[in-house]
Amino acid sequence: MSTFQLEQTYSNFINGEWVKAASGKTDASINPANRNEVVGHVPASGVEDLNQAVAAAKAAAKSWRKLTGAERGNFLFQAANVLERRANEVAEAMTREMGKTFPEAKGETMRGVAILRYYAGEGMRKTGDVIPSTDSEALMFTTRVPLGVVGVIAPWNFPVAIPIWKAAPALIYGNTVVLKPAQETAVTAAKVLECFEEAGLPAGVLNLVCGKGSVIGSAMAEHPDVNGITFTGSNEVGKRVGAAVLSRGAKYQLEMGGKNPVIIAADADLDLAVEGTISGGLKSTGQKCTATSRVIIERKVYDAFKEKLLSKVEEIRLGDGMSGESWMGPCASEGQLNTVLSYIQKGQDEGAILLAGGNRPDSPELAEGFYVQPTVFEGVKSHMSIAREEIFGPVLALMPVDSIEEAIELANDSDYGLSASIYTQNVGSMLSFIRDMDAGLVRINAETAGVELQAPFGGMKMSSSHSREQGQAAIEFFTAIKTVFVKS
Ligand SMILES: NC(=O)C1=CN([C@@H]2O[C@H](COP(=O)(O)OP(=O)(O)OC[C@H]3O[C@@H](n4cnc5c(N)ncnc54)[C@H](OP(=O)(O)O)[C@@H]3O)[C@@H](O)[C@H]2O)C=CC1
Ligand SMILES: O=C(O)CCC(=O)C(=O)O
Repeated sequence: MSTFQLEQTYSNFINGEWVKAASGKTDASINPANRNEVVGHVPASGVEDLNQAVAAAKAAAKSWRKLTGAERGNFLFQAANVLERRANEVAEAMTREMGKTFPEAKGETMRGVAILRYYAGEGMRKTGDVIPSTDSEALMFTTRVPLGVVGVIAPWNFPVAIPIWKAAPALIYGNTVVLKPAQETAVTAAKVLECFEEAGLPAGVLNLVCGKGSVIGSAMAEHPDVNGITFTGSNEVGKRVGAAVLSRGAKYQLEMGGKNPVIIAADADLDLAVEGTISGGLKSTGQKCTATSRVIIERKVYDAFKEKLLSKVEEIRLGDGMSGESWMGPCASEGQLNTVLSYIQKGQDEGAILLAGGNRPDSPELAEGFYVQPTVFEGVKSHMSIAREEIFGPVLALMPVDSIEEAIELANDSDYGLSASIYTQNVGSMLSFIRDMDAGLVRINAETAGVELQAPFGGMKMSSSHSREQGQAAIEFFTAIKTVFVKS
């Protein structure tokens, strides 16, 4: 039974205290499945609030970095335990705030638990190497130090996993953190911070400031006491954040969009390929940077694949993510819905052929939500907007080819390079794909989405700033290497 309370007012978390925005202003967080439901009221903070959080994080950094990795890890283990206990409540907040189905939200929350445990363990792992010196009497080695204060700018599409996969490594390696969540999912962020508070994290080590990206996010990027910024979101904003951070000599990490292809080879298991295309392209209403959007099919199996795909798409049940009947929820916001509808229109205007969906559903019980039908186009050419730009919605573009070589060439004809997959039984095709596909994540007989927390994650080309998040790769961003030379 749900214990979630609607319309509560949430605060920022600064220096271990829940505090209102200095201006007293709040924004309403709306349920995208029903625009009339106010999930909660969240602070509409200003720069003054951010400055307080950064000052608290800077002060807390002095003692936090002096703890052993094991001591810092214990706090993360505790936070994981609390989050696990409160997983239903946190997942419900997520579903109500951004619309993904409750099972997906619960899965994401449990992924947050696993990420916390993974990085808690990292506190006990090595942080350097011994390197032979040319001086036989010297000891030379590397060690790592934290950056100081890290700013986390997070999106709304993974409102638990992304803030945690950025904050947990930052914390374990000795940094303190100011989190600016997407304003659309600030209630969920507040619930996650409650877990850290309950875990007894020292004051100032992790702070939350909710507010507009154009106010809090950009002030964070420019703040002289924020030593590193890790960002996930759109390319447009990411580039601006990166430029602002670079100009003051701090460190930045950007994870941005994708236009991820799946290749269906003539020898693919078509049922598996259809399942992977639907799951990769339409789960979370297509709102993943790793979502499948271009479906490149060898002509010999084009018709068979299309028929199977369309019959599965027809079975998809749209609805409120809190209902056990729903497979796909709404878009996360009205703005996102309008973006998706405008791309669907552009697809038609530019000459693509609509095979399924393309509209808002007409059933009256969905009228107050930001729903769009799962949509499939064919006749899509590589120059069309729906083949080039990130839509972030449930839209698939089918593109036939004559060979695997042509498929890989077409898959690479993109400004993005985040994830890509191929369905084939042929080892030669697999090896060509692994070698020639320009993407940070290449997957064989598996959907394009679905990141494992212990493996590096990040993209090529315009998809990222070329660093990697998660797994042990995270240490590269959240620390600086010191080379030590010791001689008695
Ligand atoms: N790679 C990914 O995972 C994601 C990609 N996107 C892409 O971006 C598109 C737009 O989504 P949107 O939510 O607007 O993405 P944004 O890039 O605007 O938002 C991502 C984060 O950046 C913040 N932000 C916004 N403006 C600034 C700024 N000027 N300086 C610093 N931070 C800022 C946002 O705050 P606020 O909450 O106030 O907007 C949010 O916390 C989507 O359609 C999708 O294509 C979006 C989300 C995730
Ligand atoms: O596919 C996933 O599990 C992660 C996707 C992601 O990082 C994103 O959409 O921002």
